Amino acid sequence: MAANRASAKKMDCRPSLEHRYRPNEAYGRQLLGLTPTAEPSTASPPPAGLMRARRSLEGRHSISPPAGELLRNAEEILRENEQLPEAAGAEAEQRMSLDCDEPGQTSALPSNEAAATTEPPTAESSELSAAAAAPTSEERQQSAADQASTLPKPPAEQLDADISQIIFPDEPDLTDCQQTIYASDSTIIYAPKFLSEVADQVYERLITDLLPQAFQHRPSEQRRVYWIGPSYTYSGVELKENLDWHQVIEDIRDFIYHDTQFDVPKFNSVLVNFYTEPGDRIPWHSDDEDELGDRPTIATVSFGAERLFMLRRRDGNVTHRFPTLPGSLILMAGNCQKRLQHQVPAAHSQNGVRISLTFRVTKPELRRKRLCRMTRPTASR
Ligand SMILES: O=C(O)CCC(=O)C(=O)O
Ligand SMILES: [Fe+2]
Repeated sequence: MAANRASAKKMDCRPSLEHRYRPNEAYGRQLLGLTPTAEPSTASPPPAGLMRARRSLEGRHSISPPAGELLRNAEEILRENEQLPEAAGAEAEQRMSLDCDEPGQTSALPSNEAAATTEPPTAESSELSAAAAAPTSEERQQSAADQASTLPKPPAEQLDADISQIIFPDEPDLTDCQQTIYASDSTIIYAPKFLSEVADQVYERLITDLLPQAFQHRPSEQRRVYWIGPSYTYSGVELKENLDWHQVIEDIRDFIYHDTQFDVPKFNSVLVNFYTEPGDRIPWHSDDEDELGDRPTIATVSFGAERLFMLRRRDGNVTHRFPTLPGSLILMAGNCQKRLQHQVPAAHSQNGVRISLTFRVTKPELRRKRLCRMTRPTASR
């Protein structure tokens, strides 16, 4: 709803419909009409509490008055709870459901409660269990290709329309959206239904277009990845520059930037992860590569099979388990990467492939010389 858009600048920058809905030329399909068929949005206005989320993200850049206000609010709440954090950020966490007025409310986990309540594997145990079941690279490539070709497809008449155009909603679905402020300077936003409306279509497109081009870069990397952005290095894996944005991924990037109230940067990179087997996973780590800068904002949008995204403090205590529902968004901002680690553990089973789009801003000029990096401990992932 335009009236609720906080930033006039963002409104001006909204891309035209022609840009947002243009078809993927790779398919060589002609789109005859570019008029979106969706009715004007009847969604309820974004909850008032959402502005808190926006302010908190503004705090990344400078202590602007709204950000300062948010930080003060957080500190007041914490003081009330007699839990003002130590510098290391001990018990300093406050969670707010954005469409629920009760601060500190913990949301019920939507569906894979059983998985969520079982004891998470430790980094070591998940390494071990995954290593035991780990297929070879070739087996994985073959099995992923098999899987891609056997995925259920929508009926033929739907396929044409679905593949050539994905009509994004005017606004994200912020039902059950939660904001967590951790240690007064770190923000996590979880929007379980963020892009659920188009999740199935996006899934089909990414499986068809990108899964065959995604690679497992080394045996210990228990997932396949596809990179878009300037050249990037993580845990010794070097990803070559690829500035050829996939249309749908670019549209999602722009949707997050233009059509949400979250004050995120315009991401220039995305690491696309494909979890094709239940044993696929990413172990505990922080996204703290030099190229990401000091306080990176990372936005993860998930599609396909549901998994668990977990966050823990560096002392090992798990603080969150977010089910990665199709179309859900997890935003980490502020000092999250300094204070917390995250992982997606192996699962017992999964239905289809899980895809995560992890948007970031990368600046290759920030990469330090390899010699220096050797002295820094990094989690293997
Ligand atoms: O797949 C996910 O949700 C997490 C991926 C991740 O942490 C990463 O790519 O750094
Ligand atoms: Fe990560």
